Amino acid sequence: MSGPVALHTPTTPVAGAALASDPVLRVNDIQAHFRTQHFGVSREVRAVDGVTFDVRRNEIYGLAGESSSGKTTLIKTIAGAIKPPLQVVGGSVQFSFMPGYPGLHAAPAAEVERVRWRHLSYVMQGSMNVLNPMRRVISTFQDFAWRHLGGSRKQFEERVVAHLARVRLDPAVLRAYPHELSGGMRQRVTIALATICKPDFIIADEPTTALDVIVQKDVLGMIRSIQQEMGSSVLFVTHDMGVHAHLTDRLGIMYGGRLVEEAPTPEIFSRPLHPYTVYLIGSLPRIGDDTPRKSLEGSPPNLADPPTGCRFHPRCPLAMEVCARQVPPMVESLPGHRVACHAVNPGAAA
Ligand SMILES: Nc1ncnc2c1ncn2[C@@H]1O[C@H](COP(=O)(O)OP(=O)(O)OP(=O)(O)O)[C@@H](O)[C@H]1O
Repeated sequence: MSGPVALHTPTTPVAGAALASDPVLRVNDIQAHFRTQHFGVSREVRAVDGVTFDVRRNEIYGLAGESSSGKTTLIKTIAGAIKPPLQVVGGSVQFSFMPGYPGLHAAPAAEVERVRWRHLSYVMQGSMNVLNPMRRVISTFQDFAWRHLGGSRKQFEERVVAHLARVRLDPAVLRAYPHELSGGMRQRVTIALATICKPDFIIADEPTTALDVIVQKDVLGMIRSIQQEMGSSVLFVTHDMGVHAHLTDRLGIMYGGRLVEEAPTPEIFSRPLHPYTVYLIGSLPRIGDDTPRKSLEGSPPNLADPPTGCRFHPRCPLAMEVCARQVPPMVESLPGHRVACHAVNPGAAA
């Protein structure tokens, strides 16, 4: 969603009810690294390095940050989609509907099977790959959703058809093979698949990036209406700040594998505190303002050999001596507004 951003009104009064409600997801100091060996040389990319946050019932939590900041790795870790060379090396991921396990990656297959689709669904980048190329679309819906939704075959199909209409897909899609559909249609099918069981928690990684603006608007609207209808929670990743402004209730900003700021979305836009977020918001287009935007000096950190202390310090206009030495802790600088920055929270690391 390009162009000037327009803020939506959060679903929940973020300073009130949502803040008080129990988290559905609690991520605690999670660390997930890519460990590789090439010709006897070991390499460790610290893609996610100590991230802590909660997602509450009935909220859409957004994750933003530039490319390679670790967003996808973080949500793959949360979704339990861990494949070598990625390894969880510390921390935990707890869902309220799956008590007793420090994450999907550590849960038995039967438990993952129990929660998948019904309680937790995951729309990945390019997730059309979830569709089996050898089977018609209806078969995938039957495989994943019928046992959760029950009913006769006819009732089930009617429900699928009604749900597909919400993403503007014709019932004929059900008889098609994935290769017969356009990329945008396949992406809408996977979003319908992820939402048909009305799960408690939906994880979505750039689910609308490949779609044209009109369909993107429909799909975002559908995600929000299902979330509101069911009181479910959504963890939504995109680098597109316009989408965050339109959709999310709270927003976490990632930089170099860490969370650097978190606040209700309108507050991130109106009062960014971390110098990286200030840059991110300042670089957005605004109606009637055609002054050139400043680009950020320097390049994103190499996560195989990240800067010491605050990972943003080599590019930061406010950097001080302590920034290269100490990792700034995430501190609640304002109510409900956490920031990891020595300049914003002087003395917090002492
Ligand atoms: N299979 C892999 N092996 C080694 N390093 C990887 C692998 N996949 C990702 N990385 C590295 O992990 C870091 C985080 O990447 P990640 O894809 O999570 O970032 P991102 O914020 O989601 O970026 P984008 O918005 O471009 O998807 C990057 O430094 C990336 O190069």
